[in-house]
Amino acid sequence: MPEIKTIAVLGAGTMGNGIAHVCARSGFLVLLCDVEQGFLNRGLAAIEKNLAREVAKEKITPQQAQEARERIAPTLDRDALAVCDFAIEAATEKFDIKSALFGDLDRILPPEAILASNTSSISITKLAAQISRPAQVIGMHFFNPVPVMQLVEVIRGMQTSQSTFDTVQSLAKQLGKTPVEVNDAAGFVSNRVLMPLINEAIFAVMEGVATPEAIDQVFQLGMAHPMGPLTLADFIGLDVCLDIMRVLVEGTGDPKYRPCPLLVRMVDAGWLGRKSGRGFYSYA
Ligand SMILES: CC(=O)CC(=O)SCCNC(=O)CCNC(=O)[C@H](O)C(C)(C)COP(=O)(O)OP(=O)(O)OC[C@H]1O[C@@H](n2cnc3c(N)ncnc32)[C@H](O)[C@@H]1OP(=O)(O)O
Ligand SMILES: NC(=O)C1=CN([C@@H]2O[C@H](COP(=O)(O)OP(=O)(O)OC[C@H]3O[C@@H](n4cnc5c(N)ncnc54)[C@H](OP(=O)(O)O)[C@@H]3O)[C@@H](O)[C@H]2O)C=CC1
Repeated sequence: MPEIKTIAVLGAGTMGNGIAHVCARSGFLVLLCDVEQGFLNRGLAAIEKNLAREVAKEKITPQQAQEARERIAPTLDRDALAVCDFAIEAATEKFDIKSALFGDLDRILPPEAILASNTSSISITKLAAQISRPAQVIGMHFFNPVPVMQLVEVIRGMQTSQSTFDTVQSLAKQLGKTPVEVNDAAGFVSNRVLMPLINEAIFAVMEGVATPEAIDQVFQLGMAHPMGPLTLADFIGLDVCLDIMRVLVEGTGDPKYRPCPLLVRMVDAGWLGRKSGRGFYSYA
């Protein structure tokens, strides 16, 4: 099993910054790579805020927060990732973006490095088929917010080797997470079940069954969900929810996964939820 010291995290967005935070907090050096300085700055600010939150809650000491902060190096230069032993891709949920990124990572990282994707739904087998090291490609699916949620869905592609799987299981545990093995089907387990729930809640809004607030209250009071489905959709990102529904309907060929037209319209309008300041709710 190759020793992992330095981890490349691709994408400093909602998930990438949380993955970088957890890796650095667990003692790994992290190169956090994005395509725009603005996104890197926003990701670093989120890490700062979340480390401070953990210090305030006495989950970590100020010294540990400082050490974690110092382990994270932001970069726009993908070639700088040549020093990394492992990569976790957390870029936009579009196959073409991920596939191009995996091609770059395959070219740049050392031959023995594992390339993991934090994809919510996209086929690991398809991503792996594009590059020269398919046995070292795997799904390592974290949950939002990454510093808090315990689960990592570990998804084998057809070509993923046992050694790669064992390394990722071990790394997930070193990060303080619980890995659960699921198979490479559209949406895996989590989003195969969760996203249709969120999509149906959006249909209920569109058809006037109830207001977003009422629908969320039903799930919080009736099912003890910490967030109702529409608040959760805003938290995930409506663009991500739509991308996942599209992967489900294309991957399964089953029209039951068609995205709700209201979701499409909101994403077209740029109403992406928390990250854009407006979704089903407004965020100052
Ligand atoms: C789309 C995909 O592919 C996969 C997915 O991620 S699906 C989405 C999965 N995630 C969920 O379902 C989240 C559901 N929501 C929740 O669990 C909770 O609302 C929440 C944890 C986000 C916030 O919890 P809360 O009780 O409302 O707020 P709060 O008490 O302030 O926070 C609880 C804890 O989370 C932390 N927290 C809250 N929001 C956070 C954030 N955005 N980032 C990091 N930490 C956060 C707090 O520090 C606190 O930590 P401790 O438990 O260690 O004290
Ligand atoms: N949001 C969630 O709750 C969860 C999402 N995921 C998955 O994680 C991944 C990221 O999602 P999320 O963090 O929400 O998305 P965000 O849109 O918040 O962040 C994606 C980031 O990746 C950047 N990016 C795009 N292309 C590249 C590239 N080629 N190289 C480096 N960075 C790039 C984006 O920049 P730009 O905007 O300029 O393109 C953006 O900063 C997706 O696969 C998603 O399905 C998994 C679990 C939960």
